[in-house]
Amino acid sequence: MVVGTTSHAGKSLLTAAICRILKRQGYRVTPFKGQNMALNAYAIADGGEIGYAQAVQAWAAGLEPAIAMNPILLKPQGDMTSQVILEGKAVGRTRAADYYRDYFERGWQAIQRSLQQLARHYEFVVCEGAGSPAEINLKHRDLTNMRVARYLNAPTLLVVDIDRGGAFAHVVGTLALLDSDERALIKGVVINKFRGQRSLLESGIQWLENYTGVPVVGVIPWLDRPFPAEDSLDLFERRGRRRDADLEIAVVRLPRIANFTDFDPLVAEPSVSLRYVMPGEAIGQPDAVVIPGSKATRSDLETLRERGTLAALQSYATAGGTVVGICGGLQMLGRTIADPHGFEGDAGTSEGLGLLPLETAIAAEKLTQQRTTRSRWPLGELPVEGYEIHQGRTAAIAPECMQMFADCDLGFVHAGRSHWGCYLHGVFENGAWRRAWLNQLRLRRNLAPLSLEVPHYRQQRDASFDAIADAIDTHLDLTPLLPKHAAK
Ligand SMILES: NC(=O)CC[C@H](N)C(=O)O
Repeated sequence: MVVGTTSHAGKSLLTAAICRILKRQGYRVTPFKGQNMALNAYAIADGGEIGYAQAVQAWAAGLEPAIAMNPILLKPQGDMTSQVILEGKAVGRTRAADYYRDYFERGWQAIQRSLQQLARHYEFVVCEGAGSPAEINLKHRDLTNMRVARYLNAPTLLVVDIDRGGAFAHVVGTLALLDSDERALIKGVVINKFRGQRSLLESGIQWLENYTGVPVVGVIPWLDRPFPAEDSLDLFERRGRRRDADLEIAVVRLPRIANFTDFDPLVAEPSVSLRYVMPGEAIGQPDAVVIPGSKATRSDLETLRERGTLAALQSYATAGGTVVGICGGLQMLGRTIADPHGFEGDAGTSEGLGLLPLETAIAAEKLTQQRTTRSRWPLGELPVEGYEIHQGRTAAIAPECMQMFADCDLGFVHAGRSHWGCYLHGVFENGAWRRAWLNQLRLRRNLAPLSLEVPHYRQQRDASFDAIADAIDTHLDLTPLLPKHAAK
């Protein structure tokens, strides 16, 4: 089990790295997180959704993501409510105040079921906690941290982010607030995001080990490599812009942005500089603006309207700019979004940007599925895969709207203009297709086209797991956690 003194201590990354390290040692290993709160989600092969961070960890473990790896996902929708995804399916909306009453027991049952299922197939289950295990006011309703560690009698790592300062106090304080049987499960402390001089840390480590009796099993240096983040707080931590890039792509930072991991393959393109634009912030003159997915499309659309971003996008498009939408962003590009029953927020209809002649209606049933298709645009017959997570159903209402893919209604492009939008999350992962679109933007700037001979982004991601595991392995001693026979 990996718990952290705070959110963003680096639990997700460490869990993924441990999965890859154990996999490389030849073990059958799976990730697990009982309950995740995030708007980044992944639709698994059999349908149904889990947190994206667990999908990433599954890939690190060399596995296909599965529901049992994250049986509860809470997706905050704004207005103090979250959509509850239980064992892959959206089962309702809840307020924080009612969650404990309505879902705690069901959730705990699902967690136990999932753990039993995973234990049958894997030698190691690497569990990730959530937030801090020492939130004393919330502990009785905490489904994710020490309740799981206790249930499994799991040796546990406590991770602390030293970059923010106060690391020693965080570790000592967290241990002090755990019950004694919980404390006994903490077998090691990992100091993460260390940028300083190691020799200056030594006396602190000595003190901490003497004072707490828990060994410091790792000091992980600050890693610059981008890694799919769990929630949108990480967006603010991403590194600065590439000054020497050929193309600039702006992404609208929606209040309820969903699946910003969609943009990782663009960030990984050396010739692209990607930046986020806050609602109300000037758009500038990028080569394209992308409106990402949204957990609350109409409410985010209204925020963009109020802050002047819709008007700014209209002017940008009128001046010849390219506006792109993914999922919720696609819905916003259309003329109207109707939610007469209030499935996603207040009942009503909103007027969209009108850059594509589309109408969207929000349905009761949520679609969560993977798709494989072929492109019709910007080049024909390129392989395209991705996944859908949405309740909206979108239809073209004018002939100038063309289908982007062989599978109809997955994506639309304006004939004669450059705007497009699609329901496929992960669309930029398709190497040749991504390059074909970037080449269109390059053509407008008289830049030479890029080669289409690039692999699917999953290969880059896989290489980054190895690099991360290499970087962490040398700084982490898992021996105190592993059963004696397993220490290699
Ligand atoms: N992933 C998304 O962007 C979802 C869009 C919208 N909230 C829907 O459910 O249809």
